[in-house]
Amino acid sequence: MDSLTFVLFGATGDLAKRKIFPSLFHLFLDGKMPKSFTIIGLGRREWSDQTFQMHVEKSLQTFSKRSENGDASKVREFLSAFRYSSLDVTDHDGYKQVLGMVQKREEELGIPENRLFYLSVAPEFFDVISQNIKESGLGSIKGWKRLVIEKPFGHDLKSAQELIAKLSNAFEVDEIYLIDHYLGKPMVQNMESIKFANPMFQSLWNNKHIANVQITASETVGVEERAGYYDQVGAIRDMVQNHMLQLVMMTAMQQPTRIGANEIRNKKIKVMEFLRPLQKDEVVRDVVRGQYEKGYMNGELVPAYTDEPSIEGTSMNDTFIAARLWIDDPFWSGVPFYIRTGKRMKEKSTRIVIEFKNPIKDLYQEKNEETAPNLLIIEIGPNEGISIQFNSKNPLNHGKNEPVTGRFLANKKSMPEAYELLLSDALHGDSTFFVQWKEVELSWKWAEPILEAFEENNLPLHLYQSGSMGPEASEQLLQEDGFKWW
Ligand SMILES: NC(=O)C1=CN([C@@H]2O[C@H](COP(=O)(O)OP(=O)(O)OC[C@H]3O[C@@H](n4cnc5c(N)ncnc54)[C@H](OP(=O)(O)O)[C@@H]3O)[C@@H](O)[C@H]2O)C=CC1
Ligand SMILES: O=C1O[C@H](COP(=O)(O)O)[C@@H](O)[C@H](O)[C@H]1O
Repeated sequence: MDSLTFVLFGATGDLAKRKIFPSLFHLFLDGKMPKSFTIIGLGRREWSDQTFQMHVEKSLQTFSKRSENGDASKVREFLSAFRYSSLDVTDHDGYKQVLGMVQKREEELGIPENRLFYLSVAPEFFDVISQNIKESGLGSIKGWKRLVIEKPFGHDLKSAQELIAKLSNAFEVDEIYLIDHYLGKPMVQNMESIKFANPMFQSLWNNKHIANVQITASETVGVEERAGYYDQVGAIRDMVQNHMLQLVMMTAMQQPTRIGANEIRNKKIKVMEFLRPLQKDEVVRDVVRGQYEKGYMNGELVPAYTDEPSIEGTSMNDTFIAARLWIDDPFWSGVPFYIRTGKRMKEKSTRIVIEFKNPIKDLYQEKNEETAPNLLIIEIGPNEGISIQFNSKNPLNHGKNEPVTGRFLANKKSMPEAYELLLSDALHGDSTFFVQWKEVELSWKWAEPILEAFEENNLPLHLYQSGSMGPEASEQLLQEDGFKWW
């Protein structure tokens, strides 16, 4: 792998300490970092290199699963690659100092000008930082440069288009790596293999055999300390427009002619192109919006969304969304895709359930027996695994058919974190599991009528009890089609 300088904007922030430092450390322990590298942290705080290194060390102790087994000399070696410079990202002149620091390290290590800029800062800074990278000369290099940014990528179609236009003043589109951490989850990355490396599933992955697809991302947490952000975005912008649609794309994409970044990315785009657009007046039919009421979570009473600190009592924000989607291509036409996500739900679970058609139902009805549908359940988190539900005779119950489940569970301890996989890909320049701008645009385009309908209050806001699986209307959405949530 190429030696490089990793320039981290927002190095004093939450994401850096929780995810970025521990992930880089794990890559380092596994020999997946380049031989020579520097990590330059930037923030407004007036820190020395030493203070920064101590901060990184603390982050490893607190957030790394592997720090307790770490060899102290390995930790020291890792920390020695960290440098810090104080910078207000809006201060144009300050970037010269950063450039000097980067060049000095490149010379010291004798490494080429390969620079990865990671923007772990609020999105309003993306534009000014990329422009300053360009104007300061930080981006004028003989090696390669990459820009990594975190969602949100705009707050609607127009702002997303403006963002890409601005970033492309300083970076080529293929130098920009858009992180959706769901694409870094090992089981999401594994979808490709489950579908395409198993003829058994590959041959069934279409509307001839699949009755419906159900994608759930339920959370037990409430709004927490993010009231200011969350009350502006709701579940639709926070989860649906990005993570949930990415899961739809990963589930529905057709087999490419070869397994390569471009081929997979093209197939994902195809899904979005065939996703049936919603009209504003149809939103009420296909989308359920909800907001959590007070309720019991693990025996403890938790407040309603509108009683959370810093949330207005009149807030109509959506903390839950369920929706029915259709992909009008020859492979999926007639198969509903249901998605649901919400805060303060009964359990933390992200999973995809494929429900297969059940044409042999009648065969057993004569014997007064039912056969349950076959299910393939892809568990994405917090457990990672695959289950299959199938029917089997129970000799202890008069030999009647009963559904049983076979389950493969991955070893949690050895599973890499999403950020580990994505950072490793970004270091290698592999963009397979990064979001493409076209996907961002098409996702916002699909979400726009929903955003408008919410704004105009064209559909009910269903209250649901904290600790439940969402409002009753979400159950009805599937019942209308003769299905139920699994
Ligand atoms: N935290 C998380 O788990 C997740 C975060 N994200 C995204 O990651 C990004 C960062 O989030 P997070 O770490 O939580 O945010 P924090 O508020 O914890 O950190 C913000 C960082 O930005 C720096 N900063 C703010 N203003 C300036 C400025 N004018 N000049 C220079 N640096 C500045 C702060 O440094 P200082 O105070 O020293 O100036 C700090 O390092 C956001 O886009 C967020 O949406 C995405 C997914 C999860
Ligand atoms: O991006 C986000 O994701 C988290 C859920 O992520 P997960 O990996 O725990 O499933 C969500 O809580 C947060 O609101 C959202 O911004």
